[in-house]
Amino acid sequence: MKIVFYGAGNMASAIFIGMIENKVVKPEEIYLTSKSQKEKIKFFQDKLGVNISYDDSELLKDADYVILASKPQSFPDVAKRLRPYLEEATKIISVMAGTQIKTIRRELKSDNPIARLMPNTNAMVQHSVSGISYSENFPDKDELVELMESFGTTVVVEEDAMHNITAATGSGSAFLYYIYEKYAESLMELGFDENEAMFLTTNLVIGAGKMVEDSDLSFSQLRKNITSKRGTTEAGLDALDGEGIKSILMTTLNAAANRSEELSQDD
Ligand SMILES: NC(=O)C1=CN([C@@H]2O[C@H](COP(=O)(O)OP(=O)(O)OC[C@H]3O[C@@H](n4cnc5c(N)ncnc54)[C@H](OP(=O)(O)O)[C@@H]3O)[C@@H](O)[C@H]2O)C=CC1
Ligand SMILES: O=C(O)[C@@H]1CCC=N1
Repeated sequence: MKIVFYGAGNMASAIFIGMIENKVVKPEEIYLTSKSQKEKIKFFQDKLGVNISYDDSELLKDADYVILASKPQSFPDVAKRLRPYLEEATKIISVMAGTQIKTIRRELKSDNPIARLMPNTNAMVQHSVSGISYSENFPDKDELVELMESFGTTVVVEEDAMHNITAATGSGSAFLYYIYEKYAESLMELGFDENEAMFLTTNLVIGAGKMVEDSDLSFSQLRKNITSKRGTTEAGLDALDGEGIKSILMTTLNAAANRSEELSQDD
């Protein structure tokens, strides 16, 4: 197997580290290239034993998969690198938000099989939830799913649903981290110092995550188990509802999904 990553940033590294940790792919089967940050990919070569190169003909020779992992705005440059050497059987996997299969086809000027993947950086701990959609000519879907499930779970969706998946899970972890950040800041306003606020918030998040993982109870039941009639939790939850927590989250998700749609507009 030869898997070539065009882009070795936050998302790509979460994926190849996840794949290697899970031993589905050997480090020597992975090839990395980037735009300019040579020391960064050299670091991955030294640490993980993956290959690095800036020679597109060497990178693309006999490649089974090319993972497009640059920002969408850099894709025209990446496509320029790929066009001269892309082989017919190489499968293209794009993690770029918004960029449509037809746009990838147009830029690559080829009919290679294409899948869009919308993972998240939880791939690094094998817990990405990744949406996948395929071009009509994509072969060996089972092989791809097996590869992608080496760093989490997958859900196959129509391409149109990618905007919502991008908001829900691609960006979703960032929304949760932001809530944790604000929680810790609020604890500091209550009077805890920074270390205490971080310690309390971190352990709260880890404990709640483990409860979600280990218990069969719904989110709602877990919450109810903490909420005494006319107690402190009820008072806090009433305040959250009073501030419109649901509508804040809907606005957040709609903004992210709309931005994905904007990114998908052909120019
Ligand atoms: N971060 C996330 O949580 C998620 C990101 N995504 C998608 O993943 C993609 C990458 O995001 P992220 O990893 O955060 O971005 P980063 O900025 O961390 O990484 C982008 C990478 O692309 C490389 N690159 C830029 N231009 C070229 C080029 N011409 N040839 C080869 N490589 C190039 C950069 O190289 P250099 O460093 O040398 O400039 C860098 O390694 C985006 O399209 C995003 O939509 C999807 C889901 C989640
Ligand atoms: O912010 C972004 O555009 C990318 C896509 C999903 C997560 N990060």
